Amino acid sequence: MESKKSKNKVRSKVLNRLSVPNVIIVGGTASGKSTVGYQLAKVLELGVVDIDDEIERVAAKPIHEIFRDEGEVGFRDQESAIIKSLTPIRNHVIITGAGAIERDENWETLGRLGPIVWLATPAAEVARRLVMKHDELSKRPLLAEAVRIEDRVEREKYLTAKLDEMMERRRHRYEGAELTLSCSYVTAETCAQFIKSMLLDNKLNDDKAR
Ligand SMILES: Nc1ncnc2c1ncn2[C@@H]1O[C@H](COP(=O)(O)OP(=O)(O)OP(=O)(O)O)[C@@H](O)[C@H]1O
Ligand SMILES: O=C(O)C1=C[C@@H](O)[C@@H](O)[C@H](O)C1
Ligand SMILES: [Mg+2]
Repeated sequence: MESKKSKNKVRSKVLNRLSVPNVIIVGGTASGKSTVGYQLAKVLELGVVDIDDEIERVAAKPIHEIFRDEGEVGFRDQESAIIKSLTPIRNHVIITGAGAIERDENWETLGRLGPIVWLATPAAEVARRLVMKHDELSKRPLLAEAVRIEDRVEREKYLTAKLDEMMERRRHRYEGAELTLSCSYVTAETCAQFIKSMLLDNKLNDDKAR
């Protein structure tokens, strides 16, 4: 087991390598950003901000109710306001919602906060993970339609196609991340360890345009 002292050494080695001491997690809907982001914060001993959670906290209601009451534009406005408010933040893993990168202003703000890591989990893997999780589907307004499909195989097919379609709209943005990794068939803990190693091994792609 890693001692506290060696953990701190790893942490400061990572943070010294980053011009701004945060790590930003982006990626498609339900790709595991929150789960992996919390694990990453643990291994790097950083704080965590999950932007979706912040939106819910400030609005005092869940995301699906914000979509229902204020539409997607209302949700996106709240998302942009939260991202803007993060400007002074340091020493955090910042977990985004999948669509947070769609607005230029958000992408630019996030890019100034630290290196962006794209969790590029394949749509088929996400669909496999979610297909029987009704609660996970219902709380994501852009996937909630899937619960109406009773046949498991058909539902999984629908989810894969829907996730692929959303990815095609957003891919150009995710491709601007400094670090990309795909974590299929591994635990979130292992995935977080991969990210830590990639940060330590200087696997950041500095040529990416923001
Ligand atoms: N490595 C993994 N292996 C298996 N299941 C996982 C893994 N990572 C995440 N999951 C599961 O996938 C589902 C979605 O994960 P999570 O909420 O972290 O995704 P997200 O990218 O934050 O979603 P959103 O786009 O809605 O913010 C959860 O049920 C979670 O338990
Ligand atoms: O794919 C999306 O646009 C979304 C993903 C979630 O993280 C939430 O931000 C919300 O459900 C919208
Ligand atoms: Mg999330």
